[in-house]
Parts: sequence; structure tokens; C-alpha cells
Amino acid sequence: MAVRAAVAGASGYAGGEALRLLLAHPEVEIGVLTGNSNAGQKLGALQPHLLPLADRVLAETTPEVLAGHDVVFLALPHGQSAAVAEQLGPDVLVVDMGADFRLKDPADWEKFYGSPHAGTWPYGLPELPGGRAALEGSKRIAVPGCYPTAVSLALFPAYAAGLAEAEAVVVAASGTSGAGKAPKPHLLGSEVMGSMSPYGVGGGHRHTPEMIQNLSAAAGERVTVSFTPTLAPMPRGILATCSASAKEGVTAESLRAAYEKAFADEPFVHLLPEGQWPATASVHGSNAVQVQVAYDEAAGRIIAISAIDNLTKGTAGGAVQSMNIALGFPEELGLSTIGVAP
Ligand SMILES: NC(=O)C1=CN([C@@H]2O[C@H](COP(=O)(O)OP(=O)(O)OC[C@H]3O[C@@H](n4cnc5c(N)ncnc54)[C@H](OP(=O)(O)O)[C@@H]3O)[C@@H](O)[C@H]2O)C=CC1
Ligand SMILES: CC(=O)N[C@@H](CCC(=O)OP(=O)(O)O)C(=O)O
Repeated sequence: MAVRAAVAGASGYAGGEALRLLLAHPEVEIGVLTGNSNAGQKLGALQPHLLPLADRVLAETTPEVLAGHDVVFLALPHGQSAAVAEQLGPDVLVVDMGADFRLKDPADWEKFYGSPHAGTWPYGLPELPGGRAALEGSKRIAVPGCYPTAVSLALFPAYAAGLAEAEAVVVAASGTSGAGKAPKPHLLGSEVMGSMSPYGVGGGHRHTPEMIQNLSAAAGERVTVSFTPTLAPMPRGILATCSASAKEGVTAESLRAAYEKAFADEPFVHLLPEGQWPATASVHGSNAVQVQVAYDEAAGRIIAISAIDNLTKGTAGGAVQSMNIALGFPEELGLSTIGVAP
């Protein structure tokens, strides 16, 4: 029997992408949709690409309207999920696409988000070591941030295999949808089109502690991450270029072998053939992750590059994949690795 799923934040980018995927999921029936400033509007006016749901009217986001569902997806701004989630019963699967429950260390949360820590939920990145076991049967899922998804998948095999020193340098480009749909001056077309620009430089981006958390767990020691995000003139996609010093004795062959082993059985992660490089256009609208790794012998560095769609594998696709595991559905149900090109 199909599960009934509500989506809170259905007027936003993450909520809209969750609905696009859930419409194609054979075991999900779409229940209540909620918004905030757009409550009372028809979804068709806000998300015209979701034609089958065009006549649905958005309700206010309250625990009362979200009650009575098997699954509730929360696509709300940071800090808004905990108050809703705590009023949803323990039998409801709550999948939080926001940041509230991703970090384990309350000090990290307080430093980067500036509010009290709400708690820590099982983390929705199944490909990490032990990732699936943490999600099986869980009733709470913290979906990772989009950059941490791309970076963790690019680098964890090198750390899990003991090939990389405990310092990583990451420069990642994101499409503008990563910043959400609410209007912001730096996202005006005239600011973004034809230009690339960095932000959050110098260790200030809130995804840094999440990357450190994931890579340190894979390495078994604390890994430092110097992360520089950049904004790219495209609606979707993240290209993460990551590097770390190679440990003594690493070769191109041992590196390749570690990545082949890590991703051999992964349905969504595609380690590209040698000589091919990830590109955001190849994963547009798909839950696929492209990864490539190289050894820069002269510099003694491991270079790992990944491409994801920030809204699909980076948010809503990762959320549906994790929901599938939590509910005991086949992990790939309702998700595609087929992109849209050109
Ligand atoms: N965009 C991305 O690539 C990613 C986003 N996320 C996370 O998903 C969540 C949503 O992001 P995104 O969709 O991009 O943002 P949007 O700005 O596009 O959407 C935000 C949604 O939250 C609703 N909302 C705004 N304020 C409140 C409030 N005070 N209470 C309840 N609902 C509110 C909005 O409703 P209304 O429009 O009706 O006002 C809208 O539906 C965030 O936590 C974000 O961090 C995670 C990974 C990647
Ligand atoms: C381009 C852009 O602005 N991207 C967002 C990342 C969005 C995301 O994944 O993150 P959260 O769920 O943690 O908000 C940013 O850098 O803040």
C-alpha cells in the first residue's frame, strides 16, 4: 500500500523538487502541501512545471495540517524544522531537507548557525561508510547540505582507504537555485549572468563543519577542510574540485582501486572512465553523481572532482533515496540516473 507524504515548503525550490520526484514514485501518494507567505495560493501559480498538482492549494505550515501522514518532508528555512518535527508523532517518518539536525557537535551548530542546537538525526547520505545501516527503519532523517554531499562523495574513498593526509582543500561552484527562491539582491540576473564569484571565503561557510564531520568519520581522525564556494551562472548543479595531500606510497593505481572499490555497488555514483571528467550538465535533473579522481604526482596531491544536481542528489533526490531505505523500499525507486542534455 502506498505511503502518504506531505511536503512543507512546497512553494520553494527544495519542496518543488521533492514533489517532482514524488510524483514519479510508485509507492507515494501526495498529501498536504504547505507554504508560508504563499499559503492559500494554488501550486500551479508557483510551480507551473508540476502540472498534476496545479490545482492544489497550499495550507499554512502547522503540525496540525501535517499530522496524519506516513512521511513528512520539511523544506523550510534553517531553524524552522525542529518546532514542527517535535509535534509530529514518533511513527511519522520526518525527512528534514534543512540543516537543523545534520551536525553532531552543538558547538559547531552554534558557531555557524547562531542558534541553539536542536539535535542530531540519522544522516541521509547512504553512500558513506555505515550510511545505509543508520537509515534502515529510522523515523527521522537529516538530509545533507548540497555542497557536503558533493564533497563527501568526492573525497571519502581516499580517506576511508587511508590514502589522504588529514587536510583537504575544496573549491566548488554552485548554481543559483542553491540559494533558494526567496529574492536576494546578489542573485539578480544582472549580478549573476556572465559572471562567477566566490562567497563565504576563509572558513565561514556553514557547510564546512558538515564536510569535516563526514571526512573525519571516514578517516578516523580529524580532517581540516578549507572550503571556498563560488556562484556560477546556471540554475542547477554543483561541481566540486577537491584535493588533499597524498600519503607516502600512494600511486595512481592504488587511488583508482580505492575509488573503484568504494563505488562498485553504488546505484547513483558513477566513477567515470579514466580521462573523462564530471560535468554538471550530465546530471541535470538526475540523482546521479559523477566522480573522477587523479593523482598529481608532481604536487603530491589527490584531486577528486564530483558533479551533482544540487536540487536532486544534493537535496530532494537524496531525501527520497533515504526515505526508500528507511521504509524498506528498493533504494532506487522513483529516482532516475538519466540526465537532460544538452
Ligand atoms: N536549494 C537547495 O539547493 C537546497 C536547499 N536545502 C534546504 O532546503 C530548505 C528550503 O530551501 P529552498 O527550497 O532552497 O528555499 P526557498 O526559499 O526556495 O523555499 C523556502 C520554503 O520555506 C517556506 N518558508 C519560508 N519561511 C518560512 C517560515 N517562517 N515557516 C515556514 N515556512 C517558511 C517558503 O514558503 P513561502 O514561499 O510560501 O513563503 C518556501 O516554501 C532550506 O533549509 C535549505 O537549506 C538543502 C539543500 C539544497
Ligand atoms: C548557491 C548557494 O547560495 N548555495 C547555498 C547552499 C544551499 C544548501 O544546500 O544548503 P542548506 O540546506 O544548508 O541551506 C549556500 O551557499 O548557502
